[in-house]
Amino acid sequence: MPSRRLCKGTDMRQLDTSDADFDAALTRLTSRDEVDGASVDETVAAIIADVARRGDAAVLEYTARFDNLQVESVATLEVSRERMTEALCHIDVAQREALEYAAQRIRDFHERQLQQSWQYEDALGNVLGQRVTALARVGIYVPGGKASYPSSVLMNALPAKVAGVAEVVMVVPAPGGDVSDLVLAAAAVAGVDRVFTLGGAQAIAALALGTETLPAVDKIVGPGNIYVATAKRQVFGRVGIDMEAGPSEILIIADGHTDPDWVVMDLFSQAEHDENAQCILLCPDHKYLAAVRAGIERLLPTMERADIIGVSLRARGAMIVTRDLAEAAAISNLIAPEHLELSVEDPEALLPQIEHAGAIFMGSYTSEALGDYCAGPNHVLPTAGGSRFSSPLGVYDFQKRSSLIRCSEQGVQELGAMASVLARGESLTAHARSAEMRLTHKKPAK
Ligand SMILES: NC(=O)c1ccc[n+]([C@@H]2O[C@H](COP(=O)([O-])OP(=O)(O)OC[C@H]3O[C@@H](n4cnc5c(N)ncnc54)[C@H](O)[C@@H]3O)[C@@H](O)[C@H]2O)c1
Ligand SMILES: N[C@H](CO)Cc1c[nH]c[nH+]1
Ligand SMILES: [Zn+2]
Repeated sequence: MPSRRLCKGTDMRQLDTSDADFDAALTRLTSRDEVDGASVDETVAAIIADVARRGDAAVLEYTARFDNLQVESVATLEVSRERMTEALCHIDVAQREALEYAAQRIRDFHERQLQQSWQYEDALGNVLGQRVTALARVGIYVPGGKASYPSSVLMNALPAKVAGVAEVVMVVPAPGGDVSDLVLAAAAVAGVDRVFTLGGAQAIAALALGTETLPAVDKIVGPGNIYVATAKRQVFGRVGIDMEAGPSEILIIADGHTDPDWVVMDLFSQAEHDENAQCILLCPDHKYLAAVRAGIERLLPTMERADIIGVSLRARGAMIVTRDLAEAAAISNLIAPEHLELSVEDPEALLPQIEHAGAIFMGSYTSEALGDYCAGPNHVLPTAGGSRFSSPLGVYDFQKRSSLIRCSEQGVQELGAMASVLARGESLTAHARSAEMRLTHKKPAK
């Protein structure tokens, strides 16, 4: 467990790709053994098994233990529609306008992702196609342990609504019973159907399995800490999940032309989420890295969450001296970060060398924080190297596809004959005869 001593700029490790042991050092840096060791797996498995066995009673017990919230029934943790609408009146006008502004931009972006059903007729007169439908009921997880995330309400719920999901059930922890008006107001803006103030693995288990009070959902999406991410992984199969969206990560490739303080604050912006967040800066220019280090030293004491930032930078952060920008891109591809900032003068020139990243922020004006709130693309992104095979949360996560096949009487003659040959090759006689029975010139049954 990393100590909580305040980080000094000098504490953040520095690696150099020309060091003999660089590969081993990079492996150690990106290893997640300390973050999600066997003990987290076991803790989460026990919580899920307990919720399966005791339903609401187990949910109440874990909510009291982890969120310091003692109530008599899970029903009392449900937030009414009226309370959500009231929250809209309690927040500042500026906050309401910003929520609506962000919601509109997120909607505009995600509407472009909507997939439509399609079909075509082949030369034989058979109709083939794909029918796209929305998921019926989804659970969205909105984190709430160390910070509250109205922005995550919008990022989770709006794509679901754009897809046409009938029922969106949101869970959000309310430590000590506090749930922010901004979070509830965001739920109202996004049209969330039901909200329960529940968090952690117990909330994921309740959504996946259903309890006396919570309805079981078809898919669970959304970010969360290591307990939440592990729980989602463990319930996958019983329900769908989006991806692993765990502790935040930022990797910045800098060419040395961005104001170093801007880069410092971009690193801090993800470190302040979680002691387990990972922030890495790659740059070919030693002097620039020294300026960033001095900026960390100077600016860290001014930060409200200096404690969390310090632990994260010291335990999991790094500055890496590379030979050039091409080598920086290659290392970034090995790490496959959640957020990648190309803080360089010509980001378009570097882009073709980037293979994996949840979201790419192009040029020094584009701070990652803009993407967190209101640029439009989703901020729920794959972490822990998942951008090698996963994508940002999107409308496509809330849609599913069914294939359509309609054979005509004429069209079945060719398909049936071919299917018969293939089925007999597999020695699956019922398949073969099912196809042959529909042929005009039937083969003799065998
Ligand atoms: N990848 C993304 O898209 C994305 C987006 C936003 C936030 N995040 C990440 O989400 C996370 C939010 O974390 P958070 O902690 O603030 O909120 P959270 O809601 O994810 O976690 C709080 C819950 O964790 C559980 N918990 C805490 N300690 C526990 C323990 N010892 N044993 C069992 N359960 C325990 C509790 O049930 C609590 O309700 C951060 O890591 C942040 O970086 C990621
Ligand atoms: N950076 C987070 C995703 O890793 C999302 C977020 C929400 N609010 C602020 N940031
Ligand atoms: Zn963030």
